[in-house]
Amino acid sequence: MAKYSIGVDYGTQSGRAVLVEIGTGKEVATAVKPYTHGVMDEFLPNGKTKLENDWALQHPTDYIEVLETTIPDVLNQAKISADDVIGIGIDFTACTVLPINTYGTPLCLTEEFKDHPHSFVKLWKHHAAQDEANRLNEIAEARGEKFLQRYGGKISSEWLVPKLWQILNEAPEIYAATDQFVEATDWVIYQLTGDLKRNSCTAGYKAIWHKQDGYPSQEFFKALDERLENVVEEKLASEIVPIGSKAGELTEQAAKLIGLNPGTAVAIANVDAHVAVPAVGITEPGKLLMIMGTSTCHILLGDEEKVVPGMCGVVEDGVIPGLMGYEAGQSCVGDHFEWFTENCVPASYYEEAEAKGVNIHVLLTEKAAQLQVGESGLIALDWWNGNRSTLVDADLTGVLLGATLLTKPEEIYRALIEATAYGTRTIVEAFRNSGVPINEVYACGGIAEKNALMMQIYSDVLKMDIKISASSQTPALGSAMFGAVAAGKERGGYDDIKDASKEMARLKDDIYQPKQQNAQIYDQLFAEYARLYDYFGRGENNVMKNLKKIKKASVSQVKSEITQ
Ligand SMILES: Nc1ncnc2c1ncn2[C@@H]1O[C@H](COP(=O)(O)OP(=O)(O)O)[C@@H](O)[C@H]1O
Ligand SMILES: O=C(CO)[C@@H](O)[C@@H](O)COP(=O)(O)O
Repeated sequence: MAKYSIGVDYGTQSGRAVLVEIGTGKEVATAVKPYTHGVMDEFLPNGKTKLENDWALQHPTDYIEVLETTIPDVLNQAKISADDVIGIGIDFTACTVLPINTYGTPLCLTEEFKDHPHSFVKLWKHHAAQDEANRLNEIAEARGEKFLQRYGGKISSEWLVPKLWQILNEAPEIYAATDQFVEATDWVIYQLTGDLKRNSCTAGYKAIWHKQDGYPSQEFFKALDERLENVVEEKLASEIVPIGSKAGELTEQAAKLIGLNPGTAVAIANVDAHVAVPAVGITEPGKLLMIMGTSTCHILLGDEEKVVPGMCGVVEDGVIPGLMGYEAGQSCVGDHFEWFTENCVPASYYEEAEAKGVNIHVLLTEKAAQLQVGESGLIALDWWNGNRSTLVDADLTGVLLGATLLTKPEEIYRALIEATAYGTRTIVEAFRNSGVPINEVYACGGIAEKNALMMQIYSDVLKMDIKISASSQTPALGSAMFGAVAAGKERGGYDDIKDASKEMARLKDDIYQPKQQNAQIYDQLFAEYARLYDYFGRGENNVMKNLKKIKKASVSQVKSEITQ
C-alpha cells in the first residue's frame, strides 16, 4: 500500500501544498492558495495606516488559511485517506519574521497592536532596515567580528537582527511586548506541533547563529545598542534544531483544522530555496541550484567553510546534514519583469497578447527571442530591488543604458533578462575565485519552468549546461521529502534526506546547452556589465546613494507639509 507525504511551500504571493507518493516522488495532487492579504507594501489591512518606503509585510492568518484549504483539497483530489499520509514538511521565504507574545500569538492579532505596522510579519523583501544593517556592518567590522566573513562581509537588511533592531528603534513598545521574534516558518510548525523550535537553516543564514560559536556575543549586541545586550536570551531563546529532524507530531487541534491525523510526523521547518536542493537530486558539492521566481536564490554545497566575498552565507548542515551549504542571491528577478510589464508596456502589446491567448510575459519573450545577441544596444543593471549578492546593498537601484527613440519593449525585456544572467555569472565567478567549485548548474522555480529563452540566455552567459527540475513545485517536493524523513523508515519514510533524494528527486530529460556564438558576444557584454557593476556598486561614485538621500529628504518634507 503506497504511503504519502505532504510538502507545503510558502512563496511570496501564495502558499501551495503537494501530495507526494513516497518511493517514487510522484506528485499526486497540488493545491494553491493566494494569500488573502497579499504583500502589504502600501497600507495595513485597516486601509488607513500608510506604510513607508521599502516596507513589505504579510499577515500570519494567511499562512493558516493555506493549510486549512490546500491540505483537504489535495486529499480530496487524490481520493487518499489521511491514514496514508505519514509526514508533513513546510518551507518558507526567509528571512520572513514576526513578533509573538508568550502565548505564541502574533502581536498583529492582538487588540492592542492590530493597527501597528511593526506588529506584522516582515517579509524577506522588507528593506526598510537598511540603516540598521549599515550600522551593524560598520560596528562588526570595527570590532573585527569573525562572523562577518561567514556572511560574505556584510549582514543584509533582509535579515533578522536589522529587522528586530528597526522595531526597537521605531517601536520600542512592540519590542517590549515581543516574547519571541521568530521566523514565520518556525511559527507555522509551532502551530502544528504546539512546540516552538527554531530550525538551524534560518538561524544560520538569517540570524547570525553558528553551530560551534552560537549567536554573536553580548558585547557585540551591546555595542550595537545598550538595549540589545540580552536580545538572545530575551527574544531568540528557543531551542535550535538541525534541519532533517522531526519537529514533533500534529496536535489534535491542528490535525482537525487541516484534515490529517493527530500524531502525523512533522519535519522541522525549512526555507524555500534550501529545501529544493535534494528535490533535484543534489546531495554533494560542486552543483549549483538556482531557484528562480520572484527573486533568485543560488544554493551550493561544499566540503569546507570558505570565505566568499558578497555571498549570503555559509552554514554547516544548512542544506544537507554533514556538508557546508552556501547561499547567494538576487533580490529581484521575476519581480523585475513584473514591474516592467505593469509600468512600461503599451496597451497594444496587451491587446496582441490577448488576441493570441497568451500572457504578456510569453508575448514579450516570443518577441525577444527574435532578437540577435547584442542587437538592441542595451545593457541593464538588475538592481530594481537592491543588490543581494555580491554587493549586499538594498540601496542600489536599477540602470538601463543605451536606450534610443527606436528602443522597443521586447528589447528592454531581453536586456532585463540578460542583466539577471550577468548577475548570476558575477555570483558564480565570486564562488570560483574563492575556491568553491561549481561544476554543474541546475534550475527550478516558476521561471525555469516557464521561460525557455531565459534559460538559454543563462546557459550562454554562464557557458554551462543547465539541468531543469522535473517538478513544477520543487520546494514543496523537497518539503514532502523532509516530511517522509521526519516519519522515519519504520513508518514507511526514510532514514535521511540523501535516501529520500535518491528515490524521489527528478530532472527533465532536456538540458540547456550553451550556443558558442552567443556565448562569445555575451562575454563582451558581460565585460561591460562588470564595469558598470563596479562603477555604480563599489563606491567609485555615490550617485545611487545620493539619489536615495534626496528622495528620503523630499518624502519627509512632503510629510511634514501634510502634517502642518
Ligand atoms: N514567462 C515568464 N517569464 C519570466 N518571468 C515570469 C514569467 N511568468 C511570470 N514571471 C514572473 O515570475 C514571478 C513568479 O515566480 P514564481 O516562481 O511563480 O513565484 P514565487 O517566487 O513567489 O515562488 C513573478 O514575479 C512574475 O513576474
Ligand atoms: O531569500 C530567500 C531564501 O534564503 C527566499 O526565501 C527569498 O528570496 C524569496 O524567494 P521567492 O522569490 O519568493 O521564491
